[in-house]
Amino acid sequence: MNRLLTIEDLRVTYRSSRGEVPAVRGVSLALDAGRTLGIAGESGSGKSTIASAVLRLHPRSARIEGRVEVCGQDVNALSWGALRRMRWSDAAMVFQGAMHSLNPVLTIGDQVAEPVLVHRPTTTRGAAAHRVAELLEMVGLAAEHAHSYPHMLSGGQKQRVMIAMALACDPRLLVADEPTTALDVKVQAQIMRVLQNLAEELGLGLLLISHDLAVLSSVCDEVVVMHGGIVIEQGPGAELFANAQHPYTRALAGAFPTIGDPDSRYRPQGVGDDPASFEDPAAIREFLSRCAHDDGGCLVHRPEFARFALRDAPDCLRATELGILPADSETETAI
Ligand SMILES: Nc1ncnc2c1ncn2[C@@H]1O[C@H](COP(=O)(O)OP(=O)(O)OP(=O)(O)O)[C@@H](O)[C@H]1O
Repeated sequence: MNRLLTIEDLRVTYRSSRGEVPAVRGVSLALDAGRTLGIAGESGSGKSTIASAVLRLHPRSARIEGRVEVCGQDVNALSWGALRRMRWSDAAMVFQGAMHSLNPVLTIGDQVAEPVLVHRPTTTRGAAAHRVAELLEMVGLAAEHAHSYPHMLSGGQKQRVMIAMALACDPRLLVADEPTTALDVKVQAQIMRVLQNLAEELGLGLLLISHDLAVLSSVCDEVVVMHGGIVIEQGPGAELFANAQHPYTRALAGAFPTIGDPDSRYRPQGVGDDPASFEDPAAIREFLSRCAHDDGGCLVHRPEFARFALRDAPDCLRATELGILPADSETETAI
């Protein structure tokens, strides 16, 4: 096993006019070469904050605690020079909505060549052009697109360009934050397939972030589900979706229609009210204010939110009834 990313007890707190915002509250993850790890969760659950912490891209207002290691390097202890080398060469990122950040007056070829020329200054113009053609082909675009301008490409093609750019300096770890936002469903599937194939062919470690649990589960070896800055459930992609334990994971799985699967166990439904307020830590810990299965008992029982995720003894009053625990289980509740 070749460990590319280790995150240990990561805590990220933003100082803001609202006071302290505990965006990530003790998350531990690991990712090996050739593996795909998905982070699912709705808006505000802390997904992008984790991505920023991996490449140390967080704003000054963020306080970071815990350890982030990329290719054996403690990211928060790196000098600026070492950090600059680590970015692009060890780990690269495809940002949320990044396709809109292509420069409209430069050709695709010039833009894809830029990281190569900046990070490998001895590269000749000819070698850079050769590398651009290679990268475009890797993401399924014709090499001729090097001469195109961004407005000549579709949204999906532009996102492929962003992926090509991220791969320019042969990173071993690729972080993709909502890489399919604003693309139609068919193109989303194509982009996910491109990322999955690249991870396999190049032996990359792929950290994929999305609010769409169904898509992540179909692409990723392992998926973690986040809510309010903590991981509430984790498991192999396909299994997690088909056999979600936590009421929140189930709600998230059911938040999207399952196209082409009339027998899906999940019927489209909302997750519930707004995400738990960060100003009220108790509301984050306890999912009960949003849980569709709460029949009032939880108000008395006051379950620990994180304990829902325990597969052998979830802290859910209706675990047996909802099929989270087998009917013959002796453990009706965790208390
Ligand atoms: N620079 C910042 N200053 C203050 N609070 C922030 C900052 N960036 C993010 N937050 C807060 O941290 C929490 C987690 O945000 P984050 O962007 O990591 O969530 P997310 O799951 O990636 O959401 P999205 O899918 O909308 O990007 C949110 O409450 C957000 O408002």
